[in-house]
Amino acid sequence: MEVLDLWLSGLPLEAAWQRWYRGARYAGSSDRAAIRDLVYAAVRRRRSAAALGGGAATGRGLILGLLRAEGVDPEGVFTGTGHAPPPLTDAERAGPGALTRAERLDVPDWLLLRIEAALGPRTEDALAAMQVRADVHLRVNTRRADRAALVARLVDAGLEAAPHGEVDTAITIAGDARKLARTGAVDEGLAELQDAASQAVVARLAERPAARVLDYCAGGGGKALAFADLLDAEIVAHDIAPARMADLPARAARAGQQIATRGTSELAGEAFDLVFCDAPCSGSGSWRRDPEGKWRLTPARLDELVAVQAGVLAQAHRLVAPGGRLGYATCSVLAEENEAQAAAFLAAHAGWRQCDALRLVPGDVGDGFFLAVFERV
Ligand SMILES: C[S@@+](CC[C@H](N)C(=O)[O-])C[C@H]1O[C@@H](n2cnc3c(N)ncnc32)[C@H](O)[C@@H]1O
Repeated sequence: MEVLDLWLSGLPLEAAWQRWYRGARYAGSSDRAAIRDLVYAAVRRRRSAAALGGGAATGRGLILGLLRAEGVDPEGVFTGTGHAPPPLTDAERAGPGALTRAERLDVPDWLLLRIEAALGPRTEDALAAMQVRADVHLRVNTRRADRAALVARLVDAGLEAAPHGEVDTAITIAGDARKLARTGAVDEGLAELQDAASQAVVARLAERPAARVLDYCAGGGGKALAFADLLDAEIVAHDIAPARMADLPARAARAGQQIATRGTSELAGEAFDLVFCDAPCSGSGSWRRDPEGKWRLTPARLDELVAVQAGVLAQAHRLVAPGGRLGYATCSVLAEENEAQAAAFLAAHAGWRQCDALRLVPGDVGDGFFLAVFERV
């Protein structure tokens, strides 16, 4: 409740967590882990929890609402004894009225309209998927490890690991994944943490061979590494903020790969068979992992992101070799950032056609993702 109060007062969630954490020497590591899970659960369900908790935007209200949402009798928790919070007031005891659809689905009103416009009948399932914690996914580095053998090693280490049902390179870890660090799987370069939807997008593009690939918005380089694993190609990573790629050479070395990094000016005159833009976006397909984002996004910020994405495509398409492809991806579910952005690119750039598209809804294989692929005609 204290962490949530700090967050509700305007601190970013991670800062709120750190501030509480530093003062909470009495809490052991497993208590802290449990509290963190509870905080994230309340942030994911902020709207329904507030409504079920009496409508108050307070940590106490959110936890009361969360208990009710999970069918736990709050009287047994709000006892006022020991470290327990004070007993329920009469107003809190009276319980909630009927929830609106947007409250029930834990989404701001304006976003429900936009998401519904994009997902239609899949809206409720997608939003329900975003009310709960996501499984952890690993991408097996197939040049170093065999998926079945790695699953067996993780299971031996006490993890609930299983091959992902839809994505060939992915392992799903259900439940608590904290023991993963101790297995050494990532440190030894056998696997990387990566959502299965990200893996599916890279796999889709890698179905067609390419000799030179540019990951234009590489960030930490997770997708560049995935391309390196699937394609026998020269992989080049670029990001407008080169510092984001700082760990990429070490990660590539750990995976037994080579990935060159380039600054923007170094790309002048270059041509690639595949230019991939994993564009900055609302992140609305990955709000299970970043639940704060759902409450932070505004229509104005969305407009800004759409403009940035159009700029990325306008820059990146120039780097595609004749006969090559341009891949555009977001981890968003919103049509403005996806289908409408793809249509705007085609309208503004003669000589291109769309040759592929993929839309993954949150919960399909992992996060929500969108991919449009263009080629020169
Ligand atoms: C969604 S993130 C990329 C995540 C990354 N591909 C991964 O798999 O971890 C978007 C990235 O685009 C970068 N970016 C933003 N504007 C850009 C631009 N105009 N040109 C290139 N990169 C840009 C950001 O710095 C950010 O790292």
